[in-house]
Amino acid sequence: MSTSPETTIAGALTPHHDRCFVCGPCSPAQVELDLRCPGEEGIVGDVVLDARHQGVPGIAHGGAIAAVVDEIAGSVLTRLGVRFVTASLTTTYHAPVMTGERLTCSAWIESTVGRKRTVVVELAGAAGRVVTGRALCVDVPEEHFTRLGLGSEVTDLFGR
Ligand SMILES: CCCCCCCCCC(=O)SCCNC(=O)CCNC(=O)[C@H](O)C(C)(C)COP(=O)(O)OP(=O)(O)OC[C@H]1O[C@@H](n2cnc3c(N)ncnc32)[C@H](O)[C@@H]1OP(=O)(O)O
Repeated sequence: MSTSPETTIAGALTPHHDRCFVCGPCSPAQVELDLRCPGEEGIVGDVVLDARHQGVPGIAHGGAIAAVVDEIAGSVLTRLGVRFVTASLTTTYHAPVMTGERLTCSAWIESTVGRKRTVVVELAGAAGRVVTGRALCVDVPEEHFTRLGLGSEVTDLFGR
């Protein structure tokens, strides 16, 4: 486990590390995320996108929402100790997400085939479902990162 001061090590699902664009406290766009584990697999939580994440004024940017979906899907796998990267991400926007709107999220593994896991992420507001995302995540060996010159500051992030 890394002891880098840049790395937040805790039982909480996020932040994964302090400089994560979505969940890190050093990010100027840090999203308010509170993720919890109700059981063996899958997570639930609350999410709020604010004025820093808007596209159309007052409405959350679709790209920001996709980043949150990626983050939540990744959290499902990191808590299980899976070392992965996202290979493909699809996001269906059922209704606008208003800035400042508190959303509930739930996420779970839909299928596992070889190295590929599909993680579903659902976001809902007070009026019902607003977003469904699917992340195709592929298990990778440690060498995936070390061959890029990355070390324990990355590899230690998985499995907690
Ligand atoms: C610290 C934790 C933080 C967690 C929260 C944050 C989450 C953020 C997660 C990310 O955003 S990761 C960063 C963005 N993603 C990447 O950088 C991935 C870049 N792509 C790659 O590195 C490679 O393309 C990849 C590792 C995904 C696959 O290359 P490989 O050579 O290892 O595998 P291969 O190409 O043999 O594919 C393995 C399987 O996945 C399938 N596959 C790969 N890419 C696919 C794709 N794009 N769409 C559909 N299937 C795909 C492929 O067909 C194959 O299926 P089969 O096993 O059935 O033959």
